[in-house]
This record gives sequence, structure tokens and C-alpha cells, in this order.
Amino acid sequence: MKLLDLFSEDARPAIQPEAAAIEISGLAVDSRAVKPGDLFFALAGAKTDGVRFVEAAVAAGAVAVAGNHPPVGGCRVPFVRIANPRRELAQASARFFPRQPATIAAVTGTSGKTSVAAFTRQIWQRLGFQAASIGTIGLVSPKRTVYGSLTTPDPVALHRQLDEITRDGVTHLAFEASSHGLDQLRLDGVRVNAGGFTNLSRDHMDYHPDVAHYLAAKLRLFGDLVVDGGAAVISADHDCSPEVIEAARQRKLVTMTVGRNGDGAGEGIRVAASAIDGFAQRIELEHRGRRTSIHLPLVGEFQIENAVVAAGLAIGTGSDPAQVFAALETLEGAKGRLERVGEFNGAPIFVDYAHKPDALTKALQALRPYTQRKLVVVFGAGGDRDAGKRPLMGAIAAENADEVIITDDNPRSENPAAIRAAIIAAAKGATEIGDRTEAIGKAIAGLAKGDVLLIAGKGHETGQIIGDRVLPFSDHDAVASALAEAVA
Ligand SMILES: CC(=O)N[C@H]1[C@@H](OP(=O)(O)OP(=O)(O)OC[C@H]2O[C@@H](n3ccc(=O)[nH]c3=O)[C@H](O)[C@@H]2O)O[C@H](CO)[C@@H](O)[C@@H]1O[C@H](C)C(=O)N[C@@H](C)C(=O)N[C@H](CCC(=O)O)C(=O)O
Ligand SMILES: Nc1ncnc2c1ncn2[C@@H]1O[C@H](COP(=O)(O)OP(=O)(O)OP(=O)(O)O)[C@@H](O)[C@H]1O
Ligand SMILES: N[C@H](CCC[C@H](N)C(=O)O)C(=O)O
Ligand SMILES: [Mg+2]
Repeated sequence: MKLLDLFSEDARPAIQPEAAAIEISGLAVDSRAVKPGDLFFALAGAKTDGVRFVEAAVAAGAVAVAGNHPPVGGCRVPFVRIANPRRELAQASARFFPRQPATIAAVTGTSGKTSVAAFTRQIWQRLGFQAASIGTIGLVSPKRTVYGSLTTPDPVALHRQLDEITRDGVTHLAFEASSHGLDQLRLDGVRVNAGGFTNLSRDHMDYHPDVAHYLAAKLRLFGDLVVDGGAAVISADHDCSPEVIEAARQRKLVTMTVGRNGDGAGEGIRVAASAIDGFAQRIELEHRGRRTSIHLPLVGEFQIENAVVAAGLAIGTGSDPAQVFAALETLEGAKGRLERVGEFNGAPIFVDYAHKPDALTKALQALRPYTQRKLVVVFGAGGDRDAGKRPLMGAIAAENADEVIITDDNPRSENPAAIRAAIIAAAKGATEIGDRTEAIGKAIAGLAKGDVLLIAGKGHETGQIIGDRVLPFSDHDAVASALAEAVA
């Protein structure tokens, strides 16, 4: 593709004629990933500035560079000076990889994104569509499953995947819009037909200066990204809900409110009643004034919110409500989201991805009804992430569980003992066992009938990040080997 064709009208006047005709064979944001023929985008980031790596990118074969200022020593290949490199990058990625599924739904919110994306995909699949999802657990589509590392991939990786799955025949995509992704304009080239919003609580305070900034990033989904005339599906059950609904209405999006306070008489979905039914729930939904009773095969009250946001996204993009509600009866939880992975002495063991305060509260509250004796929790906190959440999570565990074991999550570059100490300072009476396998083993060995064990924080993850090494590790495997040992 010619360089000129990758840029917006705003940027084109700055492009020299000899640069305009350069043939570009790929895009890169990281000098270490540059291939010969690539256009390198030099982005100012949180840790460093891509402009420092222009020379390395050119040495690796970049034939042109774009950014908001050239390197001090000049640039050996044409440099395209642009005011907003991240926006141009997103749009250039969409031009370079032009295919996108015809129907795209994106979901944001502090908790529930992965679950909503997985549920929306499953609903569409049930209705006979070729459907995919992209997010924390990677890409899941009929022809390929790729483990992911970021919740919202960078624009080049994202659009490459959109192009590939569309070529595979995928017509419906649900993906997660993280606040980082929204703030860094990673999604600004995607044609989003419907946006979903779950909830807002404390998260990523190491990145966002305050909660207002965090919410503003999330609101970009409705303010800037959903196409004109598209749908907004918003959980109406939270303090922040009115602000989100207002953002959608300002854009004149077709706004569907869902949840206990959802507009069941109109276009939204109201949860009129719910009750636990073994490891499932019975829920009564109202939509356009009509009631439907559903058996939702998932544990955890919070999954009702995720299910109705997903149902709203399917309805908001044109699916038949009765078929969508029927599909809810066959939903499977996303891997490691309040997943029952086994039992010992009759006590069920759950793996969950709660790694932030509100999620830990919700997961523990969800398991209390199953507990006749002790509710036991094993968890830690990730290193190089918001340190402020550590004591909050310690206090939540002490308050909502009967036995607390503090262990390691992904320590990354931090001292694991210091992370544990910050949690334990607020979790009176907690036991400390740094090694996660050992912590899980001890917790399981101590279980008796009537107990419930929650292992929180790592969910689907298959590695433990210690320093800059990723060691193979999974809570699922740790449970399996502890169970095998306990029985032997
Ligand atoms: C804080 C953050 O979001 N960082 C992301 C961001 O990096 P950045 O622009 O700040 O990068 P930087 O390290 O300052 O470097 C600046 C530029 O120099 C480039 N560079 C750097 C070094 C080099 O040798 N050569 C080179 O070209 C970098 O590629 C970058 O373009 O843009 C990069 C490219 O898109 C991302 O890879 C990187 O994700 C890092 C790895 C990360 O850990 N991100 C996490 C926090 C994240 O994004 N999480 C969210 C939310 C998760 C959730 O749902 O809870 C997610 O969507 O996954
Ligand atoms: N609607 C919800 N409300 C509150 N807590 C929830 C909700 N949905 C999920 N959770 C909790 O959050 C955890 C993560 O859920 P999920 O992966 O679906 O969310 P996410 O928004 O994708 O999270 P992340 O940002 O970490 O990728 C779950 O394991 C559960 O503990
Ligand atoms: N997307 C989140 C995942 C956190 C998972 C948890 N296990 C941890 O390592 O803190 C992050 O990168 O902050
Ligand atoms: Mg996620």
C-alpha cells in the first residue's frame, strides 16, 4: 500500500511527494518488531518515547517513520510529522487491514468485560452466526484460538486479527475495550455498532490520575467510538450509570438500560427477580413489557449483570429477543471466572479472576450462600500494578471470608514479600504462604464438608510472572495436583 493512502486528510498535506509514493509492506509501533518495508510509528509512551528508537527501526528496515516530532539528529528515511500519532496509527491500521466483521460489539467497565464478550459470542453462535471474541483471554473464533496478552491489543495487532477472522467468515465480533485501550486510542479505527457498559469501581489508579479520568476513558466508547445510530447497552444499577446513559443519549445512540433498574417496559431489559438454583440461577427478565423466566447455568449474582449486558448487545445489533433469551440458558462461564474446578471432602473449589477490590467482594459474596461452615480464600496481588488496592483487598478478605491465605500473584519486578505484607497489614489473622502451589495445597488439605474455597486473582492465566520471567503456572493445574496428592 502507498504511504499516502495510509494517512487521514488532515495529515496528507504534510507528506512530501517523494514520500507519498513509498510502498509500505507493514506497520510497527515497536522498533524490535520492525520488518523491512515497514512504516514505524514513533509514539510517546508512559515509560519512554518511541522517537528514541527511530534509528533502530530504520536499521531494521523501516522505510518511513511517523510521529509528532523527528529525532534530534534527523531521520535517514522520510518522516511524516503528525499532530496525533495514536489516532493516525489506529486509522492507518484500519486502512492497511481493511476487513472487519459486519457486526461488532465492544464492552467496557471495570469488571465483567471478558465474561460479556464471551457470552455475546456464545449467544450469536447459538443463533447460527459465525462469531468471535477478543479480549483478556485472547481471540476465540470458530477457526482459531490465540492466547492474548493485552485486553485490548495495539491497533496493528487488533486490525490484523479483524482482517484474518473476517476472511475466515466471521460476521459477528464482541471485544473488550479496556480503559488503557480507549485512552490510547487503540480502537479508533474499529467500526463499533454497539457499546456495552457493566460497572465502575477502583482499578488502574497507577495509570489514571483519578476516577474522573478513568471514567472519561471509558465514556469514549459512547462519545467517540460507537457509530452514529448505533446501540448503547448500559447496566443501570450503579452510581455511575446516569452519567454513562447521558453520554450515550447525547450521541443519540439507541440506548438500552439493563439490570434491576433496566427499562423492561421499553427497549431495555429489567431483571425482575432472581434466585439461586444449585450451581445455577433462576431469573425473571422483562423486555418490551413481556416477562421471560430463564435458568442461567452460572454461579454468582454478578453474572446476571454480565448476561443481560450480553443479551442487550445481541438484541441491539439485530437479533431476535426471544431467541437471545433462550440462548442464555446454555451460557458457559469464561475460563477462570467463578469456575468450579473440583471438590475435596465435599467442599467445592472455585477459581476466579478477582484481582481488584470490587471483584473480590463480589466473588466472596457470591460464594457465601454455598458455605455452611468456612469460606476460605487464597489470593495475592500483582506487582507493578496499583499498590493502593492491596490493603483494600486485605480488608475485604478479612471481612468476607472466614479463613484468609495470602500468597503470590504475579510479583513482576517487585519484592513478593513486600506485596504480601501490604495486604496482610489490613487482613488481621491471615496466614502467609508465598509459594502459590503450596498455598493452594494447604488450603485444599484443610477443607471439610460445608466449606468453600475461592482461589482468586489469576483465573485463566497459564504463567506466573516473576522478575521478567514467565514460569508455567495455572491455578487449575495446582488444584489438580493438590487433589491428586490429597487422595493418594
Ligand atoms: C501502560 C500501557 O498501557 N502501556 C502500553 C503502551 O505502551 P507505551 O506507549 O506507554 O510504551 P513505552 O514503553 O513508554 O514506549 C513508548 C514507545 O516506544 C516503543 N519502543 C520501546 C522500546 C523499544 O526498544 N523500542 C520501541 O519502539 C514502544 O513500542 C512504544 O510504542 O502501548 C504499548 C503498545 O500498544 C503496549 O504494549 C503497552 O502495554 C504494556 C505492555 C502493558 O502492560 N499494558 C497494560 C497495563 C494494559 O494495557 N492493560 C490494559 C488493561 C487490562 C485490564 O483489562 O485490566 C489492556 O488493555 O490489556
Ligand atoms: N459484573 C460484574 N460485577 C462485579 N464483579 C464482576 C462482574 N463480572 C465479573 N466480576 C468479577 O471480576 C472478575 C473478572 O471478570 P471478567 O474477566 O469478566 O472481567 P474483566 O472486566 O474482563 O476483567 P479484566 O479487566 O481483569 O480483564 C471475575 O472473576 C469476578 O470476580
Ligand atoms: N489486565 C490486568 C490483569 C491483572 C491480573 C493479575 N493476575 C495481576 O497480575 O495483577 C493487568 O495487567 O493489570
Ligand atoms: Mg478482561
